[in-house]
Amino acid sequence: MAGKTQLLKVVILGDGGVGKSSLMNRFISNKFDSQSFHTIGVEFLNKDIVIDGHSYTLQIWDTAGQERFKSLRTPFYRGSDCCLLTFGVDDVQSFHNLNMWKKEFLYYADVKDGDSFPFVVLGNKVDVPPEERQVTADEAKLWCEANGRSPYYETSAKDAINVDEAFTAAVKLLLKMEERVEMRSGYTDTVNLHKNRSRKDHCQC
Ligand SMILES: Nc1nc2c(ncn2[C@@H]2O[C@H](COP(=O)(O)OP(=O)(O)OP(=O)(O)O)[C@@H](O)[C@H]2O)c(=O)[nH]1
Repeated sequence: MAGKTQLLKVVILGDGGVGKSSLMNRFISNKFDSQSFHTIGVEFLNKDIVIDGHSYTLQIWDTAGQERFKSLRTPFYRGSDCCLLTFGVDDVQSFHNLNMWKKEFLYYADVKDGDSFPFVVLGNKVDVPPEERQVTADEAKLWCEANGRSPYYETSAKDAINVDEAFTAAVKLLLKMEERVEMRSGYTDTVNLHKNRSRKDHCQC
């Protein structure tokens, strides 16, 4: 009999046009569409992965980055297990807006302690020519260091660079944080880091 599969909710946030839908599509179906349309509201897709011998179904929520869709996306933040904060390395404004995205997520997801929530930061579109790049890897790493020491990944949905790695890192970070909570609390069962998050198991028997 196969083991249990854990369902994990992963939300992708960032300015409109940074490549959130493209990253999700690259991760789920290994495809890239250069004519990708803006997302309206939210969309989600599932992908099964195995990490360290354990099975997970990632329910990936792709949100609309444009400001006018704020009221459509924020109701879907609650219950998230981890969050990918995304900017375009060719768009410095999208980098500056990471603070806003993190704040918006913490507020609407009702997460009290931002430092104990698994955020991974993605600088997407690293395939662009050097002269189009507006944010360096060092600048991004500094931001991450100052903001909860989030892991940083330079990705390209177009050229399939670091996409699987970034999604996997988010799950690994979640598992690591949960392990720390378990060790501190002495629990032997899996405990949820956040009270608002309910862990759903489903059996692949
Ligand atoms: N060069 C390059 N272009 C990309 C990459 N990822 C996405 N794009 C392009 O950037 C544009 C926007 O991509 P989307 O994936 O729709 O961006 P989004 O963040 O989902 O946008 P919203 O839905 O408006 O929030 C599209 O033209 C994509 O083809 C990448 O890694 N490299």
